[in-house]
Amino acid sequence: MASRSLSRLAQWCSRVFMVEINQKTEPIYFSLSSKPSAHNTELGALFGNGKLFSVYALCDDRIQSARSHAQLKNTLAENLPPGCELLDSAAFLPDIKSSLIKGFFLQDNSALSSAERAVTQLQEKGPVGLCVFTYTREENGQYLCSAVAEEPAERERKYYVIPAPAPQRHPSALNIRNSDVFYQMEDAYKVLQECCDIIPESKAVLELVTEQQLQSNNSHDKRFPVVVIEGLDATGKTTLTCSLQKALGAVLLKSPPHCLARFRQHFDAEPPLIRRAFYALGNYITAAQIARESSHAPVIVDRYWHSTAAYAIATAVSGREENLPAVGSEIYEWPSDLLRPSLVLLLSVSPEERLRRLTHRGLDKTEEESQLEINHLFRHKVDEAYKKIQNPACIVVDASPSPEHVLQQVLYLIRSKYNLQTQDHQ
Ligand SMILES: Nc1nc2c(ncn2[C@H]2C[C@H](O)[C@@H](COP(=O)(O)OP(=O)(O)OP(=O)(O)O)O2)c(=O)[nH]1
Ligand SMILES: Nc1ncnc2c1ncn2[C@@H]1O[C@H](COP(=O)(O)OP(=O)(O)O)[C@@H](O)[C@H]1O
Repeated sequence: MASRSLSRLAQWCSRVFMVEINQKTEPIYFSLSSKPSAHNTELGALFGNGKLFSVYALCDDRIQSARSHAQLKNTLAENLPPGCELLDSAAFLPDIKSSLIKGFFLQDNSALSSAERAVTQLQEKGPVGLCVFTYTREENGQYLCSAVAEEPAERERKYYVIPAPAPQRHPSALNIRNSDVFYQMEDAYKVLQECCDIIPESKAVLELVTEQQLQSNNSHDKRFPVVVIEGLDATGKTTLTCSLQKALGAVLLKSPPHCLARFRQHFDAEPPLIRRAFYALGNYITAAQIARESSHAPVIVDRYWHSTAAYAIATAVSGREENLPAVGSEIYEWPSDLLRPSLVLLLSVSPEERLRRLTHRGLDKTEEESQLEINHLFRHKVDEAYKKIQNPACIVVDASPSPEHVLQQVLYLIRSKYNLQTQDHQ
């Protein structure tokens, strides 16, 4: 254990730390150094009553690490001692992909040092890395921040905490590739293969993927148009896709596909690495179905890769909407091995209208949709991420008019692009 934490802490010494006190203020950046720095005052906001506990999951296996990190967050949040704040922390190498190490800071604002007891209990329960940061005022008026690892092998090492400059690009996007968004089927497939021992449902999902790939019709002869309808929950996708199916005599598909419906609730409860691999594989199953069906009829799809990427990116990129990588970033690139649709329409309605439709519909919402309602910022980031995806990009459609009006508007869009006849004229 000590050797792992030693390597972990040694890794941290070369990294910059980021702590976001809340979603609205600028993050605080600092690093560890062998020499103290004179300008520590801005770090003071971080240190509560002078002590800050850095807690992180100690696992080398990525599946176990993702699950331990999630469990650690739940445990800390459920047993948060009075007067303590739980803050997300990240340690990273500026602009180096996959260099992000996620953890938590437990800030103790009480005079009872109750955080210390909480983290000690945590360590008794399982593999948890701990580093204690102290913030003391020296005789010369200087504030001294230092960090000492709790692992015995590291205890005698003392590091000074010094402010660090904000990086060019927000670090939360560094680990997105193959942790939150997958760009090759085999990468998502590998994640679920590594889960088979601990999540039995993974095996059944992988079998369905293999089965569908075997039946897939990869011939590139002429296809009928494939139109994807995207949008936040309750923008009217289900209503519109059903009407389009009738009007065009089209085949209606959705992602995740029906064959995965029975697994969905389970994977929705898993951490992002596993959950997003599940949704990514759902898109590949849907793609195989599109390949078969579009050889004999137009195909309408209710959600596809844009949903997978937009929700994953908006979840992974913390803080403000401006932290989303700019258009053109590789994280918005369509997977080279995933069937591309002919047209992607993004239904857009005002937040008020969407909420009216959500309550009117009365169905229970997924955890993520509940998030959307609570978190206006998250909803905005999902919407922005949808619009940054290119090749194909979404065409935004105002879905606030009546269902019939929206249908006619979309039929006009499709017909003008594909001179597709509607069912009643055939
Ligand atoms: N379909 C899909 N949903 C995703 C993905 N990633 C996150 N989600 C979230 C978005 C929503 O919270 C929820 C949407 O799931 P569904 O489409 O099955 O829900 P529902 O049909 O009730 O919503 P909808 O009518 O499609 O807006 O799942 C993804 O890759 N694909
Ligand atoms: N254009 C529209 N105008 C008014 N209400 C609509 C419209 N489209 C859908 N609705 C209603 O809004 C609710 C959500 O629609 P739904 O098609 O389920 O959205 P989604 O599939 O995007 O979640 C449903 O009650 C539906 O009847």
